[in-house]
Amino acid sequence: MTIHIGAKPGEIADTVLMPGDPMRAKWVAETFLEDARQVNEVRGMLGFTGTWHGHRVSVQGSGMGMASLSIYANELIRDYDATTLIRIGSCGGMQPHVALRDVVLAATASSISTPSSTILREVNYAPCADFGLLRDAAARADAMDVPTHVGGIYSSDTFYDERPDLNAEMVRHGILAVEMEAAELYTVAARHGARALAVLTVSDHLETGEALSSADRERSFSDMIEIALSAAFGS
Ligand SMILES: O=P(O)(O)O[C@H]1O[C@H](CO)[C@@H](O)[C@H]1O
Ligand SMILES: O=c1cc[nH]c(=O)[nH]1
Repeated sequence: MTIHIGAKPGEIADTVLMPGDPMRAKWVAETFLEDARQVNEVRGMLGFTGTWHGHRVSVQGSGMGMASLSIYANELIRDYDATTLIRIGSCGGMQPHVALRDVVLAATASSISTPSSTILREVNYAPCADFGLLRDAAARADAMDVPTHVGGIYSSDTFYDERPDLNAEMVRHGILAVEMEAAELYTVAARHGARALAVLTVSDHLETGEALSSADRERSFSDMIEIALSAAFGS
């Protein structure tokens, strides 16, 4: 047990999917896993462990924002020996060719700062995905014929930001989408020798103002989860 995760030693798998929303963790466990069992409920940040096609896998909510995700990523890797962490999240599209429901595989995640900036100090560290996971996710998305984009995303500290100039610069520099966790996930994973990837679904678009209905979200999230699980186990 850790301060934020109540699972006993051995109750969390080497591979952990990390949605921001703990209720998405429950839905993933109920929908995709066999023999899923709840292993965490501390602070309502639900976590489950089960199997997918015979592979042991956990799903642990991360909460919203890098400060929250950092706590769970650190404890999963350092205290539970997790070796593969895959974020499964929603994101806001930033480019005209990135449409609602599309999947975004974050090769890199830019940010103004992450909780790790206190360690990295003056260095503009470039958080990046594990190449093997990224390659396998892209191949699986291709095989499933899911419209998918691979490239840079922006991990924001705020959902309601008041910096239209910053969004404009992200768009101008080719950033595909915005979310709030991946940069810290990649940084913590790199620090501890773990593999990480963010597989995201475009739930709304910053330029057009479009947003998915909740029914559409569920259907689109299914593709993202299938891609994440396949990449995790190289299948
Ligand atoms: O859908 P999730 O995984 O929560 O991800 C996105 O949604 C939340 C904001 O609504 C932030 O956590 C952002 O990163
Ligand atoms: O952080 C996020 C997540 C989804 N959509 C956004 O616009 N921002």
